[in-house]
Amino acid sequence: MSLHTSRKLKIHQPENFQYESIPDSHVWDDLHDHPSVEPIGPDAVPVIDLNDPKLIEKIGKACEEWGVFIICNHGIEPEVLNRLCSQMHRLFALPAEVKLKVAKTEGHDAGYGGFPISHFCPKFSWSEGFAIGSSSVDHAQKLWPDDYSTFCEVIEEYKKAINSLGCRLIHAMLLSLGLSEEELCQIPVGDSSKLKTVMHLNSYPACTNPDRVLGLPPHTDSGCVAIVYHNGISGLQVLRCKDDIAPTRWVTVPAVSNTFVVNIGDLMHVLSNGRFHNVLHRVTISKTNRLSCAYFFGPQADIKVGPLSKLAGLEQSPLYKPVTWPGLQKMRSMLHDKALQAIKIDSN
Ligand SMILES: O=C(O)CCC(=O)C(=O)O
Ligand SMILES: [Fe+2]
Repeated sequence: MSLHTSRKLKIHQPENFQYESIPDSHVWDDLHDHPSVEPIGPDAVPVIDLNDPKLIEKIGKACEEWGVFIICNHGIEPEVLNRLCSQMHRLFALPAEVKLKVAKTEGHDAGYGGFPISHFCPKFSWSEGFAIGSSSVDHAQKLWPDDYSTFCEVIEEYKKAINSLGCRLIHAMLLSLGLSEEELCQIPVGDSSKLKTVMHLNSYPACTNPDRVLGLPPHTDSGCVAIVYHNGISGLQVLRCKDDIAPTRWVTVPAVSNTFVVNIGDLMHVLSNGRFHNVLHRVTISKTNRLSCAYFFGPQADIKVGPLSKLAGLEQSPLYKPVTWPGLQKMRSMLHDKALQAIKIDSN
């Protein structure tokens, strides 16, 4: 078996995860630290119809209580999603040595590789990733020298659709925090021309023993909002902390086809002065291949995000110091899940 290993990027590419038995390097011992539960009753993940007349109110409630929700009636044509899905298949089906031609390099976020903060993890994830920044052309040319344009066109088509959906959602979130239409255009996150986006394509290969491996380790997203598209296979789970209903548990996000999952990230938690929940999530593996595309929205690199002055006014003091997106990412790469604590304003 040929084994391509890059310790730094934490990728193993042995014949595309075709192991006879799972190597110890991929076995996670603490997967069942909390029970996994189905999304029913009080654990039903909110589903929000974008045509709902009470949209703003419902989005605000879901961001506060869950930090994750599913959206339907989003207006993106199924053909756009099918085209994206077939390009993801095409990409991850390439031989390992071809994919490694576009492996992420030191200091660059774009390219083929493991999960960004995987160096904190004791084990390898059962997944492969490909991150796309402002353009996919250079990498696509290396992957498919004779036909790279289809991939780039499909990515651009998807970006256009998802960018406008993301801006709509961010506006609704800001309105739910009490900003007026005029006020929201004046803050960087409310102004679409000041947003930066990053696209992560993820492949979670099927596994004969899925209960022992993990697709992505528990994490929060660093930006403001992530919109996740998947190929209809479940796997994403969110942590619900102990409450009146049950002890701490991993709730499986239902994979409803033709919907997106929206996650609240760290910077939205900061901006909302702690009101919106930056949801801790992970991805489990099943006996079916899963593909997902996580599209992250955050402020442009030089813009600092701090608690909105309208929220952190006289009644409530600001909980966090302002931080840029790259600044927070750097702190996460050193402090992992303690990064937000490092920018917390000491109330004493
Ligand atoms: O695959 C998914 O459902 C989620 C992916 C994710 O959490 C991420 O890329 O940060
Ligand atoms: Fe994530």
